[in-house]
Amino acid sequence: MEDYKFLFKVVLVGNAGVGKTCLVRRFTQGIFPPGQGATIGVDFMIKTVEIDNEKIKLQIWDTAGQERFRSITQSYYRSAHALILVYDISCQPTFDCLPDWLREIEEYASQNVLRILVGNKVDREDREIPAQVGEDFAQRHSMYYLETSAKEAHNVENLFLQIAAELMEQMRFKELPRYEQEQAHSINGRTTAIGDSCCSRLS
Ligand SMILES: Nc1nc2c(ncn2[C@@H]2O[C@H](COP(=O)(O)OP(=O)(O)OP(=O)(O)O)[C@@H](O)[C@H]2O)c(=O)[nH]1
Repeated sequence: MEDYKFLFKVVLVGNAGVGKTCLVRRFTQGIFPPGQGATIGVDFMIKTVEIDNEKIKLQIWDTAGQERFRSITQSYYRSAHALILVYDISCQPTFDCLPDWLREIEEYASQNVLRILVGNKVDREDREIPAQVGEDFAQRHSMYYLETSAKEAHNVENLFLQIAAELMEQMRFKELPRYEQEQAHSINGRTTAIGDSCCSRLS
């Protein structure tokens, strides 16, 4: 029997071609896949990670960015514990679409879903969106922010491990008796920040 303490569902969304599949493959298989087609509908992969000696199973859903799959992919938002919204730092239109993605998330995801904005392809020389612009956007919309490169394995492991750690902390917090929760609120600012949809940078 598989033993793990928590199972979390993480869903990746964002325009076609921003690198969602490559991020998932990099994390779950340690590879940067050579030329592969666009995702059709949704795909999913599993990886178990260990944090503070606890096994956490991540079920990672990779959705198709293409518009024609939108009704299928939307149905996966609801059960997500975390949503990773990806854009390509070298492609302005993928950044300009973020408000549309946020509207989708508002409409279909659970209200307290953990939301992370990811600017992918930082290895590219032809950056169009400065890191500060991405970070400001994330801050305005109460999201975490991280820049990655699936190609060069930059920050990819970090992204998923931080999500797992954050979700685990949320679960632990929920398990505490009420009076301890109140104490935690006053002692640990970070705990408060999660529930109150404050913004912060994953580092
Ligand atoms: N330079 C660079 N290219 C990347 C990176 N990540 C992905 N790519 C390239 O971007 C293209 C699209 O990658 P995918 O992972 O298929 O993109 P996707 O977001 O899953 O696309 P859909 O499945 O259509 O939604 C491929 O040619 C990848 O090789 C990266 O970090 N750096």
